[in-house]
Amino acid sequence: MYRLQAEHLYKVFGADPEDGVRRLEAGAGRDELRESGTTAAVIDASFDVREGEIFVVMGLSGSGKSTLLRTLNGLNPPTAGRVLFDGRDLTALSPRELRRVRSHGISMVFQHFALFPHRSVLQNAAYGLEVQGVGRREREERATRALELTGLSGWGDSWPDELSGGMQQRVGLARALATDADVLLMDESFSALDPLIRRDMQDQLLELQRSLKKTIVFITHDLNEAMRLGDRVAVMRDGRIVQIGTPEDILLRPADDYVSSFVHDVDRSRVLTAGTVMEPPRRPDAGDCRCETVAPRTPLADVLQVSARVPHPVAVRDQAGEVVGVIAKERLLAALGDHDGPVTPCTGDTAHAAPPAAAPGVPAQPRKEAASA
Ligand SMILES: Nc1ncnc2c1ncn2[C@@H]1O[C@H](COP(=O)(O)OP(=O)(O)OP(=O)(O)O)[C@@H](O)[C@H]1O
Repeated sequence: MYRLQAEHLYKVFGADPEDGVRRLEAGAGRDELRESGTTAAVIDASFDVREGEIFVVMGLSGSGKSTLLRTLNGLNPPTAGRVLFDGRDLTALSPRELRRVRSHGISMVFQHFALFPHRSVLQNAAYGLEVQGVGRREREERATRALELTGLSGWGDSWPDELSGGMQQRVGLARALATDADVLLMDESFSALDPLIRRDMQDQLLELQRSLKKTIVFITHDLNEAMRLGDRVAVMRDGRIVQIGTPEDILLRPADDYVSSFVHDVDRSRVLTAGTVMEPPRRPDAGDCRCETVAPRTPLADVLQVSARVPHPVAVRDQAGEVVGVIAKERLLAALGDHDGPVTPCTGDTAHAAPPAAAPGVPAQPRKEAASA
């Protein structure tokens, strides 16, 4: 089921936005419009956001991400096209109905925390409920629960400036969670945080997502963040969406050179999973030994660790415990090194090298018999 649907959205700024859309439809480019003082922020964007998914919009600065996000809750009405929220056309709602959608249905979490400095953390977390007209007692209870969910139990009476940047961002998230809106729009929400805290927030968001099953549209300019968080990722360039796909799709099948140039810097071992690179088990007893196995969704970085510890291809088990595939070491290396052709034959010395010695500081292991997988 789709929570949000964008249909041929355009957002053009300038003296005559409708004329800008007509020119774009007739084939004019963004630069051409700019020459006449018109900015085409979003051009013909169409996509669906499914219930319970994290849909990431990724693109460089100026590519139109924030403008696109703001059309999704009616903050920025599109110049052309439609946005459907649970099948209802947002562009056809009255301002009052739209305000209701924004306060009850779709919550927004900004990059710069947007906290009120003279309100306590609890009052900040309860702000969305105050706007909804929820009574004090109920809003404090709900805000307290939301603060617990974001790891801020006990901080309710503090002031925002007593909190670190990461904690302030959690208050922003708690505010969105407290409203019970089950669609969250997050605009570069973690970009102002330093890398370790940012990673921590990403983990927390993934965990919250697993338990609360919110539908999230997340904006970022960082492809690694997009790949880490997104069930699907839309890549934007100059106002247009140039590709929508799972992180693995984007990494393995980039739509064009532009997307390719982005994925170059992505850590493949964290995006590719066992399920993508495994081969059918060749032996019926694959996985019968007691060696460690992995799941289809295990990232290759973790498969690599297991592969280093087991003396045979790593077995991949599904949720029912069935072995659904195996990954040999060579295959793992080929996937991580972005190589899917045959290995060039070689007759040099290293082709017949003796088995490697134990790494310094690691006692040599007695060689185990190759087991089943
Ligand atoms: N209110 C506005 N009036 C005129 N131009 C605007 C307005 N809002 C955005 N733009 C322009 O639209 C384009 C897209 O901006 P937008 O902020 O959506 O990009 P972005 O990808 O979110 O960038 P960033 O990551 O830097 O925020 C830019 O050229 C911007 O200058």
